[in-house]
Amino acid sequence: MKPFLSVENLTQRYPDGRGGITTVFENASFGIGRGEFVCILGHSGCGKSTIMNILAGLAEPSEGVVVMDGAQVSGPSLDRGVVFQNYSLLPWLSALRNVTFAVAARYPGWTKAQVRAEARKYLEMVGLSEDVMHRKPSQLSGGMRQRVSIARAFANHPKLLLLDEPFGALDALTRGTIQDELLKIWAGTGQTVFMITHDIDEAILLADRILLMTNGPMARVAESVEITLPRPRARTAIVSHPNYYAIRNHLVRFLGHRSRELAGQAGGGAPETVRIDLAAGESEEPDARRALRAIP
Ligand SMILES: Nc1ncnc2c1ncn2[C@@H]1O[C@H](COP(=O)(O)OP(=O)(O)OP(=O)(O)O)[C@@H](O)[C@H]1O
Repeated sequence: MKPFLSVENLTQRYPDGRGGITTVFENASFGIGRGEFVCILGHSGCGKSTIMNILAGLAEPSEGVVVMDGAQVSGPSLDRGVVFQNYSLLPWLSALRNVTFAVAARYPGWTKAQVRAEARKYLEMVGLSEDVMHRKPSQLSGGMRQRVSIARAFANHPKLLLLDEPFGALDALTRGTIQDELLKIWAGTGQTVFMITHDIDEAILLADRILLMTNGPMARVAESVEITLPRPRARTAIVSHPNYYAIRNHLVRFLGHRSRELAGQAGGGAPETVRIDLAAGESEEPDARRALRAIP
């Protein structure tokens, strides 16, 4: 049976500006289960945003297809909500109106009162108080604006939420607070999330699985690393779990060396699944990476 989201042999080529063609990535194939939280990590330029734009229906791949819930993705849809790093709020509307605008578009049959109640519910979930809801984006801090973007995306109840480095511009403290809120909302709604991040610790805290991309050009999704840490996760507690540093070291090693070593090597099909579970008695020695790989 196909997973909720199925990415099949995605290839993207662009003109290289010198009369030739560059293949950004080739034969990227992976699946995401319903309700799963998946992060993607890879060096700058490997094609993460391009993959996200294709999933959102904002870009067309050169080859390959994306199938969500049994239907091929072609063009944007309210079933796929996107949160970008730069908030993308409507500057002339208040925080509340930014969310009600989206909810009203999603549920045209709802009364004004229903729409406002739904919008308020999600703004409260991300920790925004009544007085803040009536301010325009220019009167909000970066962290508040990003909370509004996240509230707007969740309030629309998309089947798939796509997050492109949503916390990249935030200070560490605000980032931590909003990560916690994101986890709470996700746990409450059961929505499927696909997120780009450059932050390994953020990915480990949030994800069920992390997809690792090799360097571009000719990048590919090489590994799917299971995050074998119990939920709910608290950032202060997970670091003392026996799996935490084993997983973290694996990710660091991949991004440090293997993403470069594997660059440009052909290899289609699904990424290799990596499961690191020292708590279940698997050993990290002698060759850490191979010894930890339990599932082919
Ligand atoms: N419309 C386009 N025309 C030509 N090349 C493009 C186009 N869009 C993206 N690229 C190229 O494709 C490659 C992948 O870009 P993409 O933004 O997807 O990478 P990324 O992994 O998200 O990078 P970053 O982590 O820096 O955001 C880059 O080399 C980029 O220059």
